[in-house]
Amino acid sequence: METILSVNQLTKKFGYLTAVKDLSFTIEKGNVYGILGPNGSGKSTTLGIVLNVVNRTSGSFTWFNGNTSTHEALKRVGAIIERPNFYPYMSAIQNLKLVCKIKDVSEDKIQEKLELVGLWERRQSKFKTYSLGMKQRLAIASALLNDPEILILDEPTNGLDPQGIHQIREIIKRIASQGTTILLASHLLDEVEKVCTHVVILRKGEKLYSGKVDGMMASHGFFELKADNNEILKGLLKEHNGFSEVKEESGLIIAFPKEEMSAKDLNKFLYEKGLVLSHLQKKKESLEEQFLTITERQTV
Ligand SMILES: Nc1ncnc2c1ncn2[C@@H]1O[C@H](COP(=O)(O)OP(=O)(O)OP(=O)(O)O)[C@@H](O)[C@H]1O
Repeated sequence: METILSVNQLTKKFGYLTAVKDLSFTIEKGNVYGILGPNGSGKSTTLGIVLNVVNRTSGSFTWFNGNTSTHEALKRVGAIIERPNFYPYMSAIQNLKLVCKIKDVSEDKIQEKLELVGLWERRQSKFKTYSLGMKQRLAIASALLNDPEILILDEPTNGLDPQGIHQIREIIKRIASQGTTILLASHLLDEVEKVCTHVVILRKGEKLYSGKVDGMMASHGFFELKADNNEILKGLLKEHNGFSEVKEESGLIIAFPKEEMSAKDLNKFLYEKGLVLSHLQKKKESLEEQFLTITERQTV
């Protein structure tokens, strides 16, 4: 595995507010990573730090195994962290030619990149006549002109209509299929599920989960239980030691197993302890429920 970016115990404070707290994760070549979290969870701040536009408070990050300076490394990174901004009265082609001059890269790639984002036909149109989706696609083409090893996008589909959202997601998948590593920030679970292979979930600047999107879906589910005496039931579930969390919700006991556990084995354990259940159901959570559970569970 080739490491593209390594973030180690990164912290960013804005006065009394800790926007990013002790955050660590690694980006490996060829994967599509999502930084997922609600608004204000520290996604943009994290991207800003690794792109050298926000100063960190503590911790560190290294690009490409630390073999190059951040300044040199960032030449191999394509990033869109702001709303697309080009010269309004210039065409897509003229704007991209200018970007090539600024970045000191050859103009040979312009056609390929405009075709990739589906704008070649509209290459002579002025930027100001583009829809927001087209502007975003032009920004992607522009960020790809120097064939970066990683493309970083902050909320790439924000403000777009459903068709625009679909187009951007398809383009991201196409870019990834050509071997470019992707890191995108999103508050949309659905987006991460559709586009990413890996995810880092943030809440209030802290990492709640990181790993494969598939791994997040393959949780061990949870049990809903009820007995005549729920206090004894809760005590026995704690004694069992196989649960990461036990809570009560409207008269039902909810228990999250740490590892795979069958309803039969749990029932047997409780029965042998002298407790007869009046209700037992094992449930699998959807990715969405898990995201909400993960983000909510940390508030208590
Ligand atoms: N320059 C700044 N000065 C003070 N506070 C800031 C600054 N930039 C960000 N913050 C705060 O840091 C926290 C994290 O913000 P950040 O923009 O990184 O979150 P986010 O997950 O990207 O959310 P959003 O999608 O809403 O931008 C927020 O509470 C935000 O108000």
